[in-house]
This record gives sequence, C-alpha cells and structure tokens, in this order.
Amino acid sequence: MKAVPTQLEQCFIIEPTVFNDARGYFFESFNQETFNALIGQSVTFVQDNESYSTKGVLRGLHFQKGNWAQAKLVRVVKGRVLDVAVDIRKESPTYGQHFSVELTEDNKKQLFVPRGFAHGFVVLSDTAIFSYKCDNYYNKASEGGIMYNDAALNIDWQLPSKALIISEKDAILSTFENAIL
Ligand SMILES: Cc1cn([C@H]2C[C@H](O)[C@@H](COP(=O)(O)OP(=O)(O)O[C@H]3O[C@@H](C)C(=O)[C@@H](O)[C@H]3O)O2)c(=O)[nH]c1=O
Repeated sequence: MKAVPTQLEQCFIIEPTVFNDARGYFFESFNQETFNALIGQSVTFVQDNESYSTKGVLRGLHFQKGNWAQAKLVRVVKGRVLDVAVDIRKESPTYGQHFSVELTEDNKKQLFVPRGFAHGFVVLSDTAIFSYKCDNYYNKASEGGIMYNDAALNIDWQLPSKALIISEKDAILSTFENAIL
C-alpha cells in the first residue's frame, strides 16, 4: 500500500498492493495500522457507507459541520467515478482549492478526504458502487453543502450539466461564498 500526497495538505491518494494470480486478485482494502503510518495521522473509522448510482449521478458537495466533521476514505467497488475533495479549512493555504481523481474498479485507488473538506463525486460509468469509511457518525442536523457548479470553485466534472442527475437537496445547496462552513 502506498500513500501519494496531493497538493492539499493531509489529503492523500491511497494505492493498495494488489496480488493477482490464476484465481483472480486479492488486496487489503483497509489496514488501520498501515494506513495511519502512511498518512502520518491517527484516524479511527466508525461508519462504513455504500451507495449505488447510475451514470451522471452527482452526489455532493457534502460535509458535516463542527464536532461532527468527518474524514472519509472513499473507493469504487464497481464502475468509475470522478471524485472531488474541496479544502474548506479557512486557515489552510489551499482554502478553496480542490483535488479530483478518477477512482475505478480497475485502478482500485482510494482517496483520503480529511476533516475540513467538502466531498462529492460523479459517476462516469453506466453504474457505480461507491464505498467509504467515515471517522465520525452521520448527523443530519450537522449536514452542510456547497453547490457542485459553484463558479469560484470551478470544478470540471467531465460531464455536460444536462447529463447530471442531482438530488433535490443537492440542487439547492449554497454557493461557496455563502456556505456556513
Ligand atoms: C450520508 C448518510 C445518509 N443517510 C440517509 C439520509 C437520506 O435519507 C439517505 C440519502 O442521503 P444523502 O442523499 O445525503 O446521500 P448522499 O448524497 O449519497 O450523501 C453522501 O454523499 C457523499 C458525496 C459524501 O461525501 C457522503 O458523506 C454523504 O454526504 O440516506 C444515512 O442514514 N446515513 C448517512 O451516513
């Protein structure tokens, strides 16, 4: 397993070591000791989530506020997504910057999204199963969000906006400027 730094401090791409043989493949999708050593942080995940989506589904940009902030370790079990992490740590030198990476069932890359980030993804394949670990529990009252097409963030989602499928909740999120972080 390897952790590749991004330009956003504490945000890493995780590349697992995959063992292929005549039967198929094997890899450790998570190993707490190795993971914490690689990223130089002590993260304890407490909740695992999975979602299924069809092509063009865009979920995000989401975060939880205050004491309910969540770090996430995200990956794709089936299909292909563009995954995006936005630095919303006001004191950060990369505040307002984002990092995006294709996560696919073939490349098996994962993204570690630290606390203090907004997160979202769009499905590029016909269908996708998205799986992630969170280091804090879901808390509906603490949910926050930023509109995916915020002009200041200027994220290239790789699909035309008419091809996107967005929840009612996500269609009315704030601009980055007005979001309560
Ligand atoms: C996120 C979440 C949702 N839910 C419920 C609330 C709702 O009825 C239903 C669907 O929720 P949402 O529409 O918020 O699901 P979704 O849009 O997939 O939300 C997720 O998006 C990605 C981008 C993230 O980063 C995640 O942290 C999470 O915010 O599931 C839980 O019970 N537990 C959870 O942890």
